[in-house]
Amino acid sequence: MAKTPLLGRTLDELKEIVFGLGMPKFTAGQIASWMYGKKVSSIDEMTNLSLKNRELLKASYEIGCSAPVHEMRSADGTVKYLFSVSEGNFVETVYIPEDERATLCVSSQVGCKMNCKFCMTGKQGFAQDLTAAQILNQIYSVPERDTLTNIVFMGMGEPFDNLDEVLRALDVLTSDYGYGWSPKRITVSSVGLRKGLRRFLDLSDCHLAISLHSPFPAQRKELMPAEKAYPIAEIVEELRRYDFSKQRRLSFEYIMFKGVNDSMVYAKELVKLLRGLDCRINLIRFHAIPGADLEGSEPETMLAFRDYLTGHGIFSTIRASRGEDIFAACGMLSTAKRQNIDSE
Ligand SMILES: C[S@@+](CC[C@H](N)C(=O)[O-])C[C@H]1O[C@@H](n2cnc3c(N)ncnc32)[C@H](O)[C@@H]1O
Ligand code: SF4
Repeated sequence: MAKTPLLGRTLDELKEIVFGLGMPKFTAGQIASWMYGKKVSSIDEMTNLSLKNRELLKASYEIGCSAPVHEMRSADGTVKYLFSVSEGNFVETVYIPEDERATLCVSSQVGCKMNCKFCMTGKQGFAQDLTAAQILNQIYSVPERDTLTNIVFMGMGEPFDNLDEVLRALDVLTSDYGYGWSPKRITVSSVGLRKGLRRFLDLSDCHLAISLHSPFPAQRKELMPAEKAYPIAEIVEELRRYDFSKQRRLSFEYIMFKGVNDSMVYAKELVKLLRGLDCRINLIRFHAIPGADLEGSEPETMLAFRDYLTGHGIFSTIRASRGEDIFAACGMLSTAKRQNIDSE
């Protein structure tokens, strides 16, 4: 019989588990400390639990960690890992070293329902939500886990479409009983889903990145069908209710497509849309994907766009493009793996 993973359980959930097994409640804290602090990979290693309790726990539970099944290293140091989450389903996790930072980009779903025109994960369609255990395993099981400085939920999937599991993973990541990470080192990226946005902002202190890509509703709808359900103007209105001037940072992601959204008309409209909001804009280079009639903007166009935005009060940066030589666009590697399996 398949065992239930302990990874991804909050302290309260661990207390319920040990209580159900007739163990004292403090055992939950010991398990959390072994798992999240010492990062053991088996229940046998939890040596301050009695042998009897370890056996009892092992009968139904396991840590639930599993190593990546594949990895690809870029010449620039970026490493893309592929984790198997169920029969024929894989997710990508990307390690990005950069000066003093070491960022891990994690996935929240296999595939995605949002169907953005420019995204390879969107093209896969939706296969499954990841559990908190599968989200945390991406951190637990990469060789660089102890050197990480930042975590971004910018891999496969829409985090607000799987918010219960994402919030559970964030609780473990940011609590003292868990990994004890500062929420300032974690960013969750979303297209903006109505229910999820407010819930995330109320229940988590982590940074938020909203994928914007066009300030014009008709064009945003064409690029990102999620605009139909929750227009960017309403998202921005909702965001105005929160304070982003202190610990928590709000940023907008803006992929620059040549001749599509990269003229000054767009920069001006962005300034209008975001006026008065404490935020920054990250301009992203488009990673070409097969079958999309879109091209990335020229570097000079991106620089001029950035300078206009920054000059008009919205601090903007151009995100360095990493790992171009290893199927950089998120979803490319897992799609290739799936196609490989299909042709076997
Ligand atoms: C893959 S998504 C995952 C998080 C969330 N679903 C979202 O869209 O914000 C992370 C970021 O990658 C961007 N992205 C998707 N496909 C891309 C591509 N082909 N080139 C560059 N950025 C891309 C998205 O727009 C988003 O800003
Ligand atoms: S960009 Fe984000 S929301 Fe859009 S399809 Fe890709 S993963 Fe989903």
